[in-house]
Amino acid sequence: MRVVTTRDELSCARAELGTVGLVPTMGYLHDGHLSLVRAARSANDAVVVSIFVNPTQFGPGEDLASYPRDLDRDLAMLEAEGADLVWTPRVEDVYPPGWSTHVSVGGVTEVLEGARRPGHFDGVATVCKILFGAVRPTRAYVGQKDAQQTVVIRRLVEDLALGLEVCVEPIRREPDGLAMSSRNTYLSPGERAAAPVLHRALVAVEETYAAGRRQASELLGAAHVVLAIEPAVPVEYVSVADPDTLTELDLVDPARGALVSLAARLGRTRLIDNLVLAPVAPAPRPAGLDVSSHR
Ligand SMILES: Nc1ncnc2c1ncn2[C@@H]1O[C@H](COP(=O)(O)OP(=O)(O)OP(=O)(O)O)[C@@H](O)[C@H]1O
Ligand SMILES: CC(C)(CO)[C@@H](O)C(=O)[O-]
Ligand code: BAL
Repeated sequence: MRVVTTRDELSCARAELGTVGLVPTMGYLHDGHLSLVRAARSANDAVVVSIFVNPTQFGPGEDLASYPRDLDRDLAMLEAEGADLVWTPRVEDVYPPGWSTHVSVGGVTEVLEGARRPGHFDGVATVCKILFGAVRPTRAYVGQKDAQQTVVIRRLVEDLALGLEVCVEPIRREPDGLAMSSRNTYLSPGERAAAPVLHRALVAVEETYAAGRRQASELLGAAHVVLAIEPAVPVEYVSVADPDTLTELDLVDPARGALVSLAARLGRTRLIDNLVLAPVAPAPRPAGLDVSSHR
């Protein structure tokens, strides 16, 4: 496994690789990140991982300075997973002196996380454009845990014809349901014990949907009943939205499904989680009712 810092070093190392699966990360790795590495390894000649705590996606007062970092541990985990190349740029390698180009994705960035973290997705889109340009991956692997981010990155890649495939991998969870996240390390023991209520609320929505309820108000009601059990977990929002446009829904169309997402703040820690209500294929018509055969 090679570890490089500058864009020139990256470019030389990349030239020796065939198809590349890129896993962009901010480090402090856990099994969610490693599941992306495994997915990338299964479909590409080589796996490239970037580790970069991107300053442009943090707002004022957010946790840029305290974001957890442990490069030695990360590199040992990536070596064990068989990553081929790790890019650990400094800020000036990503944003060289004189850098003044920003990428801004419209529409889907205006709601949910984008509405609560102004400028966040401009930072994500800008750094992804730079990472993709520098690594030239065949495929990029991102986690469903950051659901809106996956929509933004797909839009970026399509709109700017970046010529790579975006692969979205399922959320990896702790045994009690809490979505794995580098920021879980901020949680106090009491907060950690309360945090799985977020997943339980999402499961309650899924069960309500499976019971045939389609009104967003009923689905959201099911989540809030569960969330009320843990007043120590103040929820910022729970949303039932179209999975592609992220527009808030009144009624879920079973043919399209929905994204149910939420955010909560536990002390200093802001957590997000989500669950997809998968589209249901219409039931096949019984053969005797096939009108086309009576034409
Ligand atoms: N639990 C998870 N399951 C699957 N993928 C994940 C999980 N957590 C993070 N990822 C994905 O890993 C990639 C890198 O994410 P990042 O380094 O920000 O980790 P994180 O754990 O999400 O950290 P944060 O605490 O900042 O939310 C992203 O594509 C993200 O969606
Ligand atoms: C995609 C990403 C690496 C861009 O900094 C980051 O937002 C993340 O880790 O999810
Ligand atoms: N994975 C999310 C990155 C962020 O919260 O900035």
